[in-house]
Amino acid sequence: MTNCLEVNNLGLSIRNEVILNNISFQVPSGKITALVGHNGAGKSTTMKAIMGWQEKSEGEIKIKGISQDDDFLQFKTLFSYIPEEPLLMSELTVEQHFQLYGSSYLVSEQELKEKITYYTEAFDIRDKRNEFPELLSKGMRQKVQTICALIPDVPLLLIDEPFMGLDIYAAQFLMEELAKKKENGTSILITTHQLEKVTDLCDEFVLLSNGQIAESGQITGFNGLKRRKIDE
Ligand SMILES: Nc1ncnc2c1ncn2[C@@H]1O[C@H](COP(=O)(O)OP(=O)(O)OP(=O)(O)O)[C@@H](O)[C@H]1O
Repeated sequence: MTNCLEVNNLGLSIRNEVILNNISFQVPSGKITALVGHNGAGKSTTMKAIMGWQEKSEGEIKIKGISQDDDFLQFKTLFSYIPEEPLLMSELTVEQHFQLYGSSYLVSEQELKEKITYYTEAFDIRDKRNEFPELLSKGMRQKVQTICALIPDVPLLLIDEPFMGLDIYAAQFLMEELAKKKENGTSILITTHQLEKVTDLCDEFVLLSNGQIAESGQITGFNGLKRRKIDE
């Protein structure tokens, strides 16, 4: 089985403090991996290091064999990201956000049009396409951000807390959509505190503790998070 994402010996320090140490894991093509751990374990920092938002100190990160260090411009076209909190631009309308993502990922005009119609109907925000983000509720902004990441057919989807702020219908639709993407060969890395919601969807898990991998394997073998001991 080929790997879509390969993280090898990732280390990351911020102001001389070690945040991530010797992290190695893979996400095979067409599989979903859950990145789990207590608050502060290093999940979001791992995501940021993969995307190149936070500079790593050590190690190598590859998507589809392309190293982040060798060809960052090409590397960036291979993933899209759904952040935990929406990061929309106040000067762009909802529609302009979709257009921006479509052109950044070279989605054809026809395909973009179809996807915008499909996703805005599914997420029930069709009437918000010409609004600016500040006039939307937080959940609506999260829907817009989610649609932006779903528009391109990239090999790797990175998702920080997928259901945060979404109502049950939107969360259910997203779950089905992720299952479809996986079926079509997309690999997905999800960080979540609500593992019970995604257990059926995920294939593997990586458990982080204090910036290191404590355990990893098939999701069926995951025993849940234990309460953190005071001296850990
Ligand atoms: N910019 C930063 N400067 C200094 N320390 C940071 C910075 N970003 C994160 N950290 C530290 O790195 C560690 C890991 O943080 P991270 O946000 O990756 O955890 P997490 O597993 O995503 O947590 P949560 O479940 O709460 O979102 C924490 O100790 C945090 O304080």
